[in-house]
Amino acid sequence: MDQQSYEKKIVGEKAAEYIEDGMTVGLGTGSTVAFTTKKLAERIKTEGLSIQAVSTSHATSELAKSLGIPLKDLNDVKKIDLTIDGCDEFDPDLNGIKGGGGALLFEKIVAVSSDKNIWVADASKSVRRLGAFPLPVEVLPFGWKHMFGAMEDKGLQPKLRMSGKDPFLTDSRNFILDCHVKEIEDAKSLAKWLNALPGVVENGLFINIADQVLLANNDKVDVITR
Ligand SMILES: O=C[C@H](O)[C@H](O)[C@H](O)COP(=O)(O)O
Repeated sequence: MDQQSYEKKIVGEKAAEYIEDGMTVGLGTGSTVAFTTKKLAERIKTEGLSIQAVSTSHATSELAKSLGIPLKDLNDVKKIDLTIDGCDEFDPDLNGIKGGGGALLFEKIVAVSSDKNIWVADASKSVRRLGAFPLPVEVLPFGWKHMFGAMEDKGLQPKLRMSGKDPFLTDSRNFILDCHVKEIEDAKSLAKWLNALPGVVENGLFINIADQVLLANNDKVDVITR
């Protein structure tokens, strides 16, 4: 296992310790939180932990189901006690970019419905300023070239995400425009500007959402709290 995969494993597994009996848990998407999901399944089996989970993507639902984790529809739970998710970048204020795997829309809906959000991050995710990781923006396929044009005019250097020869499709069958901004100066106003464009469904800037980040630091896990 390479260093980055090892870091994903230790932070992912550590996060499963934060889940308590009786909780409704939001399960994020990606390779890091997959370790949390697997560890959670192990805890359910060995400790008899009783929880219910809400998933943020088709991929996570499939993984959770295969491991026997009880899943609920978001509409059937009043609130989520704790959501654990990965991130693509986070800054010193614990704001971040998400959506590298295309799951940003459901992830954001689940995150804002949660009492607490913990992100699990390998060392590469910690940045001084957001933007080196291309910012994913989920858009409707209808008229996407016009949204693309508006983003281009704003200097965001969008690129249509592809999956082979076809546009990548999100779980909601939308497209993703990845914006190569490099350094985002004002994340809050950029997020606002993007979401005000008709046809933009959601952007991957997660501002004031994470309460804690579990960050891999060699063999240790640092806990950073907002
Ligand atoms: O859409 C994907 C999510 O936002 C992921 O949580 C994010 O891309 C991090 O993924 P990973 O844990 O695989 O690095």
